[in-house]
Amino acid sequence: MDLTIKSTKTLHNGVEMPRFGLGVYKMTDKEAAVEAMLAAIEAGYPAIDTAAIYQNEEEVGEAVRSSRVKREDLFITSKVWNTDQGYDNTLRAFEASLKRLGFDYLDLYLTHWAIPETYEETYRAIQRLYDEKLVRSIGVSNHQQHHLEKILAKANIKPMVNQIELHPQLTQEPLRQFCADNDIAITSWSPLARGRLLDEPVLAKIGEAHGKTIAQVVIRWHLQSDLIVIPKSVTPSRIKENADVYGFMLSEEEMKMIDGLNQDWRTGTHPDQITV
Ligand SMILES: NC(=O)C1=CN([C@@H]2O[C@H](COP(=O)(O)OP(=O)(O)OC[C@H]3O[C@@H](n4cnc5c(N)ncnc54)[C@H](OP(=O)(O)O)[C@@H]3O)[C@@H](O)[C@H]2O)C=CC1
Ligand SMILES: O=C1CO[C@H](CO)[C@@H](O)[C@@H]1O
Repeated sequence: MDLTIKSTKTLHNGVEMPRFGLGVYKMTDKEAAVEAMLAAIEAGYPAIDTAAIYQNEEEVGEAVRSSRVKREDLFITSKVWNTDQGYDNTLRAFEASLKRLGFDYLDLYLTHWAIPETYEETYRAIQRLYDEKLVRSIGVSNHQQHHLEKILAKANIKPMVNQIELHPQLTQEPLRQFCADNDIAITSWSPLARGRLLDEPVLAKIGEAHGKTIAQVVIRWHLQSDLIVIPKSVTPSRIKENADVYGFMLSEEEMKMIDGLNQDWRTGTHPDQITV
């Protein structure tokens, strides 16, 4: 059986984005954050997903510089926070992020949430960063179809990625279809539903059949579903466990069983309810 999964997703501008990376939300203890990020890089994680609001961009920069992996061999994403949106503010926020990271470019920069009054201007600024070659690829996060339609109607450069909450209890089928039809790759945030799926009986049974943990089954489900996945852990053993997902394959039936767990259940805010 072919167990291989392409390790990157080709974005519509030709950039190869790793399908797997480390999410670093809530890694705020400086020492533990750098240690976890470094452990992930040394364990072969090719990507890190941060954001200005996570307050750990400096730690990301430090971990990358103290690792044995070259900056250009890693894919680093950050995001402009809600209170920094708008054209000029976004350009300033990007510069501040880059400074905190200590890098001269980012691999991907996203609008964190579609704040109704400002998300279109924010994306216009992000396009400028792309034109100026300060970012290798651009996109959005927490954008619904109606937000994307507005952006697509005016964009010179279509978003390459939409990062949304997605896991077996929130499978987001219609938005996934819309993004696929428009060449927008999807990154799943809270891919493990923040740990709340980890005693789910269907997943436990599938895990037992493969000798894998529930977290590994869920990460494999994201990968086999053509999604980009960024599980977060500060725990070294879990960082290794979450990356050990390439030696087994979920059957079509198992994939369908996992798809069937959908309840349209969110761990986070609904994108249409965000204010700031
Ligand atoms: N764009 C957006 O608005 C958002 C983006 N994100 C991004 O997505 C990333 C991932 O989402 P996040 O919300 O962090 O949640 P996840 O679904 O990745 O779950 C993280 C939680 O699961 C635990 N965990 C991880 N691996 C295992 C394992 N193998 N066994 C048991 N428990 C495990 C972690 O514990 P521990 O760390 O203690 O090991 C942590 O409590 C974020 O870090 C961030 O980068 C997240 C939310 C919103
Ligand atoms: O990225 C994020 C991490 O989680 C936060 C709390 O749910 C979100 O608001 C934010 O978008």
